Amino acid sequence: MLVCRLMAPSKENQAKFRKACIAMKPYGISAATVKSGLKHLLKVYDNNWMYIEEDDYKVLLDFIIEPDGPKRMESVNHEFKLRDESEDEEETKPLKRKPLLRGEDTSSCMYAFEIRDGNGMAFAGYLCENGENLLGLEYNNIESKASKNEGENESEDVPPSPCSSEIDLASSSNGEVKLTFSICKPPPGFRIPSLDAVMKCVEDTYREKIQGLGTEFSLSQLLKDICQCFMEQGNASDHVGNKIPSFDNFKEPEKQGGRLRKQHMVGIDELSGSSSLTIFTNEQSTVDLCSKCYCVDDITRGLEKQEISLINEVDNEKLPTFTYIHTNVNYRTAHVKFMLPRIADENSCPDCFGDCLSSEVPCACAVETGGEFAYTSEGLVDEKFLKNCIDITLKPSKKDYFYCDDCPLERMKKKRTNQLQSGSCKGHLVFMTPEGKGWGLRNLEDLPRGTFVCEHVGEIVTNSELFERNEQNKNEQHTYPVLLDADWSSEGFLKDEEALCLDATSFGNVARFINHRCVDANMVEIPVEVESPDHHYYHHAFFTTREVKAMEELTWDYGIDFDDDSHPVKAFACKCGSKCCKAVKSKKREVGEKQVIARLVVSKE
Ligand SMILES: C[S@@+](CC[C@H](N)C(=O)[O-])C[C@H]1O[C@@H](n2cnc3c(N)ncnc32)[C@H](O)[C@@H]1O
Repeated sequence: MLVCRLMAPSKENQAKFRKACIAMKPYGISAATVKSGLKHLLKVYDNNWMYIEEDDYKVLLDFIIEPDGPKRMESVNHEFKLRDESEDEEETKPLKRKPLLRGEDTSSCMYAFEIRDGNGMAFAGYLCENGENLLGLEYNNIESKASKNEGENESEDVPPSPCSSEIDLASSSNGEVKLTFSICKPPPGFRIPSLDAVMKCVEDTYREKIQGLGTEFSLSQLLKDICQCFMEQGNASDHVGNKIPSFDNFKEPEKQGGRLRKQHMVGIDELSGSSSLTIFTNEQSTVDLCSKCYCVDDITRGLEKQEISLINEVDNEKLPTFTYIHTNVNYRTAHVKFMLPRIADENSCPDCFGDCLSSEVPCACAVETGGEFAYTSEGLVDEKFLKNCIDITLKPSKKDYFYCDDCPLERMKKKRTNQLQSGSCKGHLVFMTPEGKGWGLRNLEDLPRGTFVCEHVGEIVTNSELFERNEQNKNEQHTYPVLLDADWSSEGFLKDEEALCLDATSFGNVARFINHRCVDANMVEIPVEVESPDHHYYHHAFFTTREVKAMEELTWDYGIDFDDDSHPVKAFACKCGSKCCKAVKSKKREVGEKQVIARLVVSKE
């Protein structure tokens, strides 16, 4: 869109011009036409507005609607010759055109212009080619409110102006998709701020509010990514299943028989560092495509680069009420940050850069693992390491491996995240399991053994806080918190106020939908140390234990002892369907302290 800035007329003339436009608006006369007519008449009357303003601008109206008015105005229209074409047509067509109404399509507008006075923008408009192929200048007085206050009686019949000024915020890489900002009713004295200042203000606000939102967070990049993803998703020929609603479903809910409901924002006071996040309820963004199928287009509501759809073809259950978050948040007293300064002290390698695999000197992580790396140059978990992790899940008494932020597993995770972001990975689908396990998660493409799938994100709570929660929500279904404090037993006795757990019941990411499978699950959780080298806090990351086919349900072994009746979270009746199902075999098994909260609580007693 070409933006032309015109020379600023005097304030007095601007006000008179505005009044004339308002007077002509009920006749459907555009600002451009008014301007052209005024130019001619001001010449004729030697800049004396009095004759023009008399009798409600009768002279002006007569001049404009006279049969040869347009032709005469052509001669004074030189300042608005922004287009070459259509001028012949302009001469022959009547000037009475329907004024542009709010919400009317302005996509055919050829040019936008702004006229500014010394104090900022006074009015703005579009030079349009509407459906009738007429060239016109639509008047949008952004100071109309102020004018009214000054006692200018705008006619009741005057149609509302469309939003006056549009500012481009971001666009996809080739400019096909744009995010624009419309300024519709600025209060008197409003000045358009610089976009950079606005972006910085939002970034600072959110960095303060959302813990873990590092300095690399860029709102401008986020907006660009939204455009890019919109573009890519719109072009994707292989949308998941034909039941996932298309953009049209959301655009025209009435026609599609669907219903699109308002989202609401809820403050989260209890979460340290967060003040307002979107809460999903059953009332949100749901579209019933048919009575048997319930779908949500994107449960992340844009928080992840990749949309994650949800579909229920089984029963009437709707998306559970929870807040989608993409990075862990700390609840009340669960301190994680205090460990950060210790990263460089211990057996971690925060200074890692480049390719650790080809480095002659092994990094600290490699030293800890005996010079071995946990990943391959293809970005998969090393076979031996993976086997070790699977063994640890089945025999939890074995030692765990930990890796720091910049090292193998974390880097692999980043690689996978990048793939997801670039659209080269298809992501996930939440679906209702037919076996009665509640919601489950499917992968949408084939994954080789050892691939990072996703992180398990939730609220970091202390064991005491979790205990309180469990007491209060005894009937809560479909939850399963995990213990993050991997090394708690090594210190003899770790207080409940210090032991950290991850609870994704109310705040979580897509991993909260992953169901349990005894022994032969297709994923294994691997602790990825990021913030704390003392092993009391790590990130819970999921990796495939074998090749996983597209649309297979993703599962991991929660490490439950189905015979442990003292567990504060009552074990569910397992429907994993595995031949090795522990619940079915009802065999006493040694349960890994590292994952079962109950044992921590029980051991305390
Ligand atoms: C982390 S959630 C998994 C997502 C859950 N299905 C949902 O609908 O939100 C864990 C809960 O899912 C259910 N679940 C997971 N695996 C199961 C299984 N193998 N058999 C029966 N229920 C299962 C249990 O209710 C459990 O408490």
